[in-house]
Amino acid sequence: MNALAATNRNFRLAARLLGLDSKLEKSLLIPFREIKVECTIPKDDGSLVSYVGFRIQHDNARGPMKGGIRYHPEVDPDEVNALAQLMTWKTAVANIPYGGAKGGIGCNPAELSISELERLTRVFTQKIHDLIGIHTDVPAPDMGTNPQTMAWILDEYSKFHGYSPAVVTGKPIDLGGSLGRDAATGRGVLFATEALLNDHGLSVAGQRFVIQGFGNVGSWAAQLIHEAGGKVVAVSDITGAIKNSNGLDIPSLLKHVKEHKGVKGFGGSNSIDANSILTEDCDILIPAALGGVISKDNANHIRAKFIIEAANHPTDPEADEILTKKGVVILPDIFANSGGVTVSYFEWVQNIQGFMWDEAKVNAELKKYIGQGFKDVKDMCNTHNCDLRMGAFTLGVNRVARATVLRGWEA
Ligand SMILES: NC(=O)C1=CN([C@@H]2O[C@H](COP(=O)(O)OP(=O)(O)OC[C@H]3O[C@@H](n4cnc5c(N)ncnc54)[C@H](OP(=O)(O)O)[C@@H]3O)[C@@H](O)[C@H]2O)C=CC1
Ligand SMILES: O=C(O)CCC(=O)C(=O)O
Repeated sequence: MNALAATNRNFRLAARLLGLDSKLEKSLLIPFREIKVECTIPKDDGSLVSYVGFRIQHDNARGPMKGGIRYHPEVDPDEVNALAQLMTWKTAVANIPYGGAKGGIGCNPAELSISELERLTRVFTQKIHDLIGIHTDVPAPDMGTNPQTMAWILDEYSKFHGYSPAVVTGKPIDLGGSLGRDAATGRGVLFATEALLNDHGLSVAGQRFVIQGFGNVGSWAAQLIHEAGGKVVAVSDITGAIKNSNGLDIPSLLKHVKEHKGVKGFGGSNSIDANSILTEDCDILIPAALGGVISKDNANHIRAKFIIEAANHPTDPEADEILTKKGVVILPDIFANSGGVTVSYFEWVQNIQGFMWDEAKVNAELKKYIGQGFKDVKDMCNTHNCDLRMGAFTLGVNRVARATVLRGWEA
């Protein structure tokens, strides 16, 4: 099932549990605006190359639309649409005053030089600058983009609108970025995992984790889980997968990845088949890379007791059913990875106030938001007698539905 069909299905199930009327259901599903642009840039060798970029703005009933921009060869409009919709429910679950959006450019950033990436980002910004803004739509990093990408967007946007640091989040600290934003999604994953395990009478210490993806989210999650006493037994990235049943030495692995641009070849580990990472023996599985990786083809072979969805939509609905029947507890993406957008909100607030928080305040506030989010999701699970995914969806959809009705937009 493609990402959009899967996301729509989860939304409809939630709308039914909430008893939303069909007109409101339809208006919540349809995106506010879908932008598609052609970005042509000169390559370093002088030849011209074109890439297609998207920004899908899904909903703004609760505030400015918010969501990352992804650079990846598999970016396609349906997936960006699904990711934008997920942002709407995610910001509502986190209870931050935003709607949802997502962007992407179909390119392979690993094959572009820094100057080509800069030109591409600036051309994309030139094409969408009129449609984003501090109080309309605020982009941030996602797969394949980073604080430098946000710095280029900020600079290009500011040429048209005057200096506007709050137009993007996940910026470098020197340009008004927030302390703690870089680690925030991974830290939120840790806090969310702690809340879930605590609810089951368990703690992170001593649990065996497997993590797919070792970029921003996966590497920070690994580091923080390691510091909290968890044992990270296997990780993977595009270069391959590695395992050590006694626990990988994460600080040394981080150094290795910096030097060798990937996890492959890390001493003190065995190389394993990258396709088997999700079915490795562990207590807790954390997908932190692409969507749709847990499907009906591998769900039956998953050995983890808990899945923490650090990636967006890693689990196909068919896999969801298989895993739920097996008793695997899944902490859904729209709650589990909400730490990133929550600290993006803190960054935006700091920019607007012109007052910088220290990192301890950022992390303490994040912990509060994730703790409250878990309680709110559990309350919805109890009210609607549903699993955590539907608990999170009903929570998010209900908050957006209420705002939509209050604004008189439901007709
Ligand atoms: N950044 C954020 O704040 C947030 C991100 N997310 C989600 O988290 C996920 C990861 O994002 P982020 O960490 O930012 O992205 P990054 O680009 O920083 O990292 C992505 C990681 O996934 C790896 N990867 C890519 N393809 C595969 C594959 N087929 N198998 C195994 N690993 C693979 C990459 O490997 P390599 O580096 O070798 O290419 C890299 O390690 C995405 O789903 C994103 O939407 C969710 C909330 C917020
Ligand atoms: O930080 C943000 O604004 C958005 C992060 C994001 O894209 C996501 O949560 O999927």
